[in-house]
Amino acid sequence: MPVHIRLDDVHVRFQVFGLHGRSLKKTALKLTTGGRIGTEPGGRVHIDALRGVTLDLGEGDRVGLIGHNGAGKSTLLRTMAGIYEPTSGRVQVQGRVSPMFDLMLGIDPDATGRENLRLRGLLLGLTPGEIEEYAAEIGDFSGLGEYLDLPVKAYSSGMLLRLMFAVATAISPEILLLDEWITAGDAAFMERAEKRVNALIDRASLMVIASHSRDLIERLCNKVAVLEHGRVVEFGPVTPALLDRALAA
Ligand SMILES: Nc1ncnc2c1ncn2[C@@H]1O[C@H](COP(=O)(O)OP(=O)(O)OP(=O)(O)O)[C@@H](O)[C@H]1O
Repeated sequence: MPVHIRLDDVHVRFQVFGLHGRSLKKTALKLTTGGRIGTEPGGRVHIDALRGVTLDLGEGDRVGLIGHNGAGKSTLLRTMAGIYEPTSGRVQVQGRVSPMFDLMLGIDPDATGRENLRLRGLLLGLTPGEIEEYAAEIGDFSGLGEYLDLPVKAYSSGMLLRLMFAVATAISPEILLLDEWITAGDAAFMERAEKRVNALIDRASLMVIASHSRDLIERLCNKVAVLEHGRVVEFGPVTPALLDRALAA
Protein backbone atom coordinates (compact mmCIF):
# COMPACT_ATOMS: atom_id res chain seq x y z
CA MET A 1 0.00 0.00 0.00
CA PRO A 2 1.45 3.42 -0.92
CA VAL A 3 2.55 5.64 1.96
CA HIS A 4 0.27 8.46 2.96
CA ILE A 5 -0.66 10.83 5.75
CA ARG A 6 -4.28 11.94 5.85
CA LEU A 7 -5.64 14.43 8.31
CA ASP A 8 -9.32 15.11 8.35
CA ASP A 9 -10.57 18.14 10.27
CA VAL A 10 -7.94 17.71 13.00
CA HIS A 11 -8.14 19.85 16.13
CA VAL A 12 -5.56 19.85 18.92
CA ARG A 13 -6.34 21.75 22.10
CA PHE A 14 -3.93 22.15 25.02
CA GLN A 15 -5.26 22.85 28.49
CA VAL A 16 -3.09 25.31 30.40
CA PHE A 17 -3.28 24.64 34.09
CA GLY A 18 -2.66 27.09 36.91
CA LEU A 19 -3.63 30.21 34.96
CA HIS A 20 -6.54 32.52 35.58
CA GLY A 21 -8.35 33.44 32.41
CA ARG A 22 -9.35 36.99 33.22
CA SER A 23 -5.86 38.26 33.99
CA LEU A 24 -4.55 36.64 30.83
CA LYS A 25 -7.12 37.79 28.33
CA LYS A 26 -6.11 41.45 28.20
CA THR A 27 -2.56 40.75 27.05
CA ALA A 28 -3.34 37.59 25.08
CA LEU A 29 -5.68 39.41 22.73
CA LYS A 30 -2.85 41.61 21.57
CA LEU A 31 -0.60 38.70 20.65
CA THR A 32 0.11 38.07 17.01
CA THR A 33 1.92 34.80 17.64
CA GLY A 34 0.66 31.45 18.81
CA GLY A 35 -2.50 29.44 18.63
CA ARG A 36 -5.86 30.85 19.66
CA ILE A 37 -6.17 31.27 23.41
CA GLY A 38 -9.59 30.65 24.91
CA THR A 39 -11.17 30.40 28.32
CA GLU A 40 -13.83 28.05 29.60
CA PRO A 41 -16.69 28.99 31.95
CA GLY A 42 -14.67 28.05 35.05
CA GLY A 43 -11.88 30.39 33.95
CA ARG A 44 -9.65 27.56 32.73
CA VAL A 45 -7.40 28.53 29.84
CA HIS A 46 -6.76 26.52 26.70
CA ILE A 47 -4.83 26.99 23.49
CA ASP A 48 -6.17 25.75 20.17
CA ALA A 49 -2.92 24.77 18.46
CA LEU A 50 -4.57 23.11 15.45
CA ARG A 51 -8.00 24.12 14.20
CA GLY A 52 -9.58 21.98 11.52
CA VAL A 53 -6.49 20.84 9.64
CA THR A 54 -7.26 18.73 6.56
CA LEU A 55 -4.30 17.49 4.51
CA ASP A 56 -3.71 14.60 2.15
CA LEU A 57 -0.02 13.80 1.62
CA GLY A 58 1.32 10.92 -0.44
CA GLU A 59 4.23 9.25 -2.20
CA GLY A 60 6.83 11.73 -3.47
CA ASP A 61 5.54 14.65 -1.43
CA ARG A 62 8.22 16.76 0.23
CA VAL A 63 6.26 19.23 2.26
CA GLY A 64 7.56 22.35 3.97
CA LEU A 65 5.48 23.62 6.89
CA ILE A 66 5.73 27.39 7.15
CA GLY A 67 4.14 29.71 9.68
CA HIS A 68 4.77 32.31 12.36
CA ASN A 69 5.99 31.35 15.83
CA GLY A 70 3.34 29.24 17.49
CA ALA A 71 1.40 28.71 14.25
CA GLY A 72 1.18 25.00 15.02
CA LYS A 73 3.99 23.47 12.94
CA SER A 74 5.53 21.34 15.70
CA THR A 75 2.10 20.34 16.96
CA LEU A 76 1.16 19.21 13.46
CA LEU A 77 4.36 17.17 13.14
CA ARG A 78 3.81 15.56 16.53
CA THR A 79 0.23 14.76 15.61
CA MET A 80 1.42 13.14 12.37
CA ALA A 81 3.97 11.15 14.40
CA GLY A 82 1.27 9.91 16.79
CA ILE A 83 2.90 11.68 19.76
CA TYR A 84 -0.21 13.86 20.19
CA GLU A 85 -3.76 12.54 19.83
CA PRO A 86 -6.10 14.92 18.05
CA THR A 87 -8.79 16.38 20.31
CA SER A 88 -11.16 15.75 17.41
CA GLY A 89 -10.81 14.71 13.78
CA ARG A 90 -8.95 11.83 12.23
CA VAL A 91 -5.31 11.03 11.44
CA GLN A 92 -4.45 8.14 9.15
CA VAL A 93 -0.84 7.19 8.50
CA GLN A 94 0.37 4.43 6.21
CA GLY A 95 4.11 3.68 6.27
CA ARG A 96 6.97 3.51 8.76
CA VAL A 97 7.37 6.93 10.37
CA SER A 98 10.57 8.32 11.80
CA PRO A 99 10.31 11.58 13.72
CA MET A 100 13.61 13.47 13.94
CA PHE A 101 12.51 15.37 17.03
CA ASP A 102 11.80 14.52 20.65
CA LEU A 103 14.93 12.41 20.41
CA MET A 104 15.20 12.33 24.19
CA LEU A 105 11.76 10.82 24.65
CA GLY A 106 11.92 7.64 26.70
CA ILE A 107 15.59 7.86 27.68
CA ASP A 108 16.55 5.96 30.80
CA PRO A 109 19.36 7.91 32.52
CA ASP A 110 20.49 4.90 34.55
CA ALA A 111 20.82 2.63 31.55
CA THR A 112 23.97 2.59 29.40
CA GLY A 113 24.15 4.12 25.94
CA ARG A 114 23.98 0.64 24.43
CA GLU A 115 20.88 -0.24 26.46
CA ASN A 116 19.19 3.03 25.54
CA LEU A 117 20.07 2.42 21.93
CA ARG A 118 18.22 -0.94 22.07
CA LEU A 119 15.26 0.66 23.85
CA ARG A 120 14.97 3.39 21.24
CA GLY A 121 15.28 0.84 18.45
CA LEU A 122 12.34 -1.06 19.90
CA LEU A 123 10.32 2.16 20.12
CA LEU A 124 11.07 2.79 16.43
CA GLY A 125 9.64 -0.62 15.62
CA LEU A 126 12.88 -2.54 14.98
CA THR A 127 13.19 -6.18 15.95
CA PRO A 128 15.97 -7.12 18.44
CA GLY A 129 17.78 -8.81 15.52
CA GLU A 130 17.66 -5.63 13.44
CA ILE A 131 18.83 -3.59 16.42
CA GLU A 132 21.97 -5.71 16.83
CA GLU A 133 22.71 -5.24 13.14
CA TYR A 134 22.49 -1.46 13.51
CA ALA A 135 24.21 -1.26 16.90
CA ALA A 136 27.76 -1.41 15.54
CA GLU A 137 27.10 1.21 12.90
CA ILE A 138 25.41 3.49 15.45
CA GLY A 139 28.33 3.15 17.85
CA ASP A 140 30.67 4.02 15.01
CA PHE A 141 28.77 7.07 13.83
CA SER A 142 28.20 8.47 17.30
CA GLY A 143 31.95 8.18 17.99
CA LEU A 144 31.24 7.46 21.66
CA GLY A 145 33.63 4.51 22.00
CA GLU A 146 33.82 3.20 25.55
CA TYR A 147 31.18 5.67 26.69
CA LEU A 148 28.56 3.42 25.08
CA ASP A 149 28.87 1.11 28.09
CA LEU A 150 28.50 3.85 30.71
CA PRO A 151 25.13 5.04 32.03
CA VAL A 152 23.91 7.98 29.98
CA LYS A 153 23.58 10.17 33.09
CA ALA A 154 27.37 10.36 32.86
CA TYR A 155 27.16 11.85 29.33
CA SER A 156 27.37 15.50 28.41
CA SER A 157 24.23 16.78 26.66
CA GLY A 158 26.07 16.86 23.32
CA MET A 159 27.16 13.23 23.74
CA LEU A 160 23.60 12.16 24.48
CA LEU A 161 22.30 14.02 21.47
CA ARG A 162 24.93 12.37 19.25
CA LEU A 163 23.83 8.95 20.41
CA MET A 164 20.12 9.55 19.97
CA PHE A 165 20.64 11.24 16.63
CA ALA A 166 22.70 8.26 15.43
CA VAL A 167 19.93 5.88 16.50
CA ALA A 168 17.13 7.95 14.98
CA THR A 169 18.91 8.17 11.63
CA ALA A 170 20.09 4.56 11.48
CA ILE A 171 16.94 3.22 9.89
CA SER A 172 15.51 4.31 6.57
CA PRO A 173 11.99 5.48 7.23
CA GLU A 174 9.29 5.62 4.57
CA ILE A 175 7.96 8.78 6.18
CA LEU A 176 10.45 11.29 7.57
CA LEU A 177 9.29 14.09 9.87
CA LEU A 178 11.75 16.89 10.62
CA ASP A 179 11.48 19.91 12.88
CA GLU A 180 14.02 22.43 11.51
CA TRP A 181 17.62 21.37 11.52
CA ILE A 182 18.91 19.29 14.34
CA THR A 183 21.80 20.93 16.08
CA ALA A 184 23.79 18.05 17.42
CA GLY A 185 26.94 19.69 18.68
CA ASP A 186 30.31 20.60 17.22
CA ALA A 187 30.83 21.66 13.62
CA ALA A 188 32.49 18.44 12.45
CA PHE A 189 29.64 16.37 13.79
CA MET A 190 27.06 18.74 12.32
CA GLU A 191 28.57 18.29 8.87
CA ARG A 192 28.35 14.51 9.13
CA ALA A 193 24.87 14.81 10.68
CA GLU A 194 23.62 16.90 7.78
CA LYS A 195 24.96 14.40 5.24
CA ARG A 196 23.17 11.63 7.09
CA VAL A 197 19.87 13.51 7.18
CA ASN A 198 20.17 14.39 3.48
CA ALA A 199 20.65 10.71 2.65
CA LEU A 200 17.55 9.86 4.69
CA ILE A 201 15.54 12.55 2.90
CA ASP A 202 16.60 11.11 -0.46
CA ARG A 203 15.43 7.65 0.52
CA ALA A 204 12.16 8.62 2.22
CA SER A 205 8.96 8.29 0.19
CA LEU A 206 7.28 11.13 2.04
CA MET A 207 8.93 13.95 3.98
CA VAL A 208 7.54 16.81 6.05
CA ILE A 209 9.79 19.52 7.47
CA ALA A 210 8.87 22.53 9.59
CA SER A 211 11.10 25.45 8.77
CA HIS A 212 11.43 29.22 8.74
CA SER A 213 14.14 29.04 6.09
CA ARG A 214 13.28 29.83 2.49
CA ASP A 215 16.57 28.37 1.33
CA LEU A 216 15.89 25.06 3.05
CA ILE A 217 12.36 24.83 1.67
CA GLU A 218 13.49 25.64 -1.86
CA ARG A 219 16.22 23.03 -1.64
CA LEU A 220 14.25 20.20 -0.06
CA CYS A 221 10.53 20.62 -0.75
CA ASN A 222 8.12 20.37 -3.65
CA LYS A 223 5.04 21.44 -1.68
CA VAL A 224 4.27 23.95 1.04
CA ALA A 225 1.60 24.11 3.72
CA VAL A 226 1.21 27.52 5.32
CA LEU A 227 -0.11 27.61 8.88
CA GLU A 228 -1.66 30.59 10.62
CA HIS A 229 -2.91 30.33 14.17
CA GLY A 230 -3.53 26.61 13.82
CA ARG A 231 -5.15 26.62 10.39
CA VAL A 232 -3.71 25.62 7.02
CA VAL A 233 -4.33 28.74 4.97
CA GLU A 234 -2.48 27.63 1.82
CA PHE A 235 -1.29 24.33 0.43
CA GLY A 236 0.32 23.81 -2.95
CA PRO A 237 3.49 23.42 -5.02
CA VAL A 238 6.51 25.51 -4.02
CA THR A 239 6.45 28.72 -6.06
CA PRO A 240 8.34 31.97 -5.48
CA ALA A 241 4.99 33.82 -5.13
CA LEU A 242 3.72 31.45 -2.46
CA LEU A 243 7.00 31.68 -0.51
CA ASP A 244 6.94 35.49 -0.80
CA ARG A 245 3.46 35.59 0.69
CA ALA A 246 4.09 32.99 3.37
CA LEU A 247 7.43 34.29 4.57
CA ALA A 248 6.57 37.99 4.40
CA ALA A 249 3.96 37.60 7.16
N1 LIG B 1 2.43 21.33 25.51
C1 LIG B 1 1.78 22.47 25.27
N2 LIG B 1 0.95 23.02 26.21
C2 LIG B 1 0.27 24.15 25.97
N3 LIG B 1 0.37 24.85 24.83
C3 LIG B 1 1.18 24.37 23.88
C4 LIG B 1 1.93 23.18 24.04
N4 LIG B 1 2.65 22.97 22.91
C5 LIG B 1 2.35 24.00 22.08
N5 LIG B 1 1.47 24.84 22.66
C6 LIG B 1 0.88 26.04 22.04
O1 LIG B 1 0.35 25.66 20.79
C7 LIG B 1 0.60 26.64 19.81
C8 LIG B 1 1.36 26.02 18.64
O2 LIG B 1 2.67 25.70 19.07
P1 LIG B 1 3.73 24.97 18.13
O3 LIG B 1 4.91 24.62 18.96
O4 LIG B 1 3.05 23.88 17.39
O5 LIG B 1 4.09 26.15 17.11
P2 LIG B 1 5.23 26.26 16.00
O6 LIG B 1 4.56 26.73 14.75
O7 LIG B 1 6.01 25.00 15.92
O8 LIG B 1 6.12 27.46 16.58
P3 LIG B 1 7.69 27.85 16.44
O9 LIG B 1 7.93 28.27 15.03
O10 LIG B 1 7.81 28.99 17.39
O11 LIG B 1 8.48 26.63 16.86
C9 LIG B 1 1.34 27.78 20.51
O12 LIG B 1 0.40 28.79 20.83
C10 LIG B 1 1.90 27.14 21.76
O13 LIG B 1 1.91 28.09 22.79
